[in-house]
Amino acid sequence: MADSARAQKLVYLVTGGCGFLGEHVVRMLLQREPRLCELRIFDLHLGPWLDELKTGPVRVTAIQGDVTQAHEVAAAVAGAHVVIHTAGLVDVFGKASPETIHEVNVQGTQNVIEACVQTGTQFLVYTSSMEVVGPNVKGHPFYRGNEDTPYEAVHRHPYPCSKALAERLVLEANGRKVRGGLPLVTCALRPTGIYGEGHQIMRDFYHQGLRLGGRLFRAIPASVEHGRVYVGNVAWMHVLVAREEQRAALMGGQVYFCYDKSPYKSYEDFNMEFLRPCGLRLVGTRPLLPYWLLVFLAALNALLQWLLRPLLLYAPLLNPYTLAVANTTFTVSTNKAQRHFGYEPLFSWEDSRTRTIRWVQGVESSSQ
Ligand SMILES: NC(=O)C1=CN([C@@H]2O[C@H](COP(=O)(O)OP(=O)(O)OC[C@H]3O[C@@H](n4cnc5c(N)ncnc54)[C@H](O)[C@@H]3O)[C@@H](O)[C@H]2O)C=CC1
Ligand SMILES: CC(C)[C@@H](O)CC[C@@H](C)[C@H]1CC[C@H]2[C@@H]3[C@H](O)CC4=CC(=O)CC[C@]4(C)[C@H]3CC[C@]12C
Repeated sequence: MADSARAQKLVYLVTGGCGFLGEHVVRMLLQREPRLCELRIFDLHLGPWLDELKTGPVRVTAIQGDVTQAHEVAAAVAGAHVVIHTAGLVDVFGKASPETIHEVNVQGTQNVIEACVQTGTQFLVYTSSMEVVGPNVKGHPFYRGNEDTPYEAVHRHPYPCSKALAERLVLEANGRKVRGGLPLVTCALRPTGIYGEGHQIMRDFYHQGLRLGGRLFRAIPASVEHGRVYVGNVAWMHVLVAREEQRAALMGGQVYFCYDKSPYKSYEDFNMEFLRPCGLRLVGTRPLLPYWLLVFLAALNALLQWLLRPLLLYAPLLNPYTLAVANTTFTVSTNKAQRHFGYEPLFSWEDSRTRTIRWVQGVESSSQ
């Protein structure tokens, strides 16, 4: 970033800034980015909590907009020094059509890239996903892999396909000349399963357990490890990488897994780190149902979703895709973000766990 920009106060834009991750990125920028003079928050759905942010020294501009609308994106990007693009349809439950997922995640990302080029924004950070890599359609495990681990990243589901295509667009855009002649610097961050305050799926598990008399029933073997990372550490990595993107030669066009000290556990056992202190228990030391029966139930859920779609949206947690993903080991072990831009987790595992437990405990009182 030119010296003049570093001396100046900077304008950041966060797309999807009212989402689960986006809100944490917004709050982290306000707390830990001293060069910020304006923070633009672009989202299809603006949250009421934004109003509380407008009393500080940084100018906070809430922009209600749609990333699929190129002109809305260009207007929001114009004048920004850094764009952090988290907006997306995170749907593996069949709520949105494949076309809509593609339109938001791929075309929306293309619109962000073109807006950077047309308006002269030089730094773009894209929130990608572990799903760009795997688990793949063959169910191959990815055991404590890193950004360079060979893996057959073949997908059929609309969500991972859209994230992989969007990531490729972002990385290929690195080095394009933006308005004013400077090169666009892009990079992509790949979180594993994010958890923490505001995680809707964790809330769903909690409510499911309350409905079942304080019990959840094991469906996945404890031996299947699934990578998880605390939302505050993911947000911190976004802030850091944006701060250091002027190291274009090293970081431009790079991908980084998001990681911290969260333990390697099965998806369900990991969730119980937070749900057990909230009074739930996981029944069974091994899956209570045989895998073939889970496959049948998942397929039945998919059939019911299709049959009921004209009447209502039926989107349970268990479907053929979520079952396959949950049943496939996918964990990362890397320090590339530390080597390239000095990332160290801001929140310890203990702190991440405590914060998440407190949030889950608040979920019950807030829903009463
Ligand atoms: N939740 C997770 O475990 C992981 C999420 N990610 C990625 O992180 C990013 C954020 O994910 P979450 O915070 O979990 O999702 P989220 O659904 O909570 O947040 C996404 C935000 O994008 C906004 N949005 C959706 N469509 C839009 C559109 N057309 N125009 C403008 N805004 C739009 C939504 O209103 C929402 O505020 C996504 O790109 C996702 O692919 C990556 C890895 C794991
Ligand atoms: C019903 C049981 C089989 C239960 O264990 C299903 C859990 C299932 C809902 C989750 C298991 C793995 C999760 C995904 C994983 O964390 C990777 C992801 C990355 C993203 O970019 C978005 C979210 C997700 C697809 C995540 C979604 C929920 C799971 C499939």
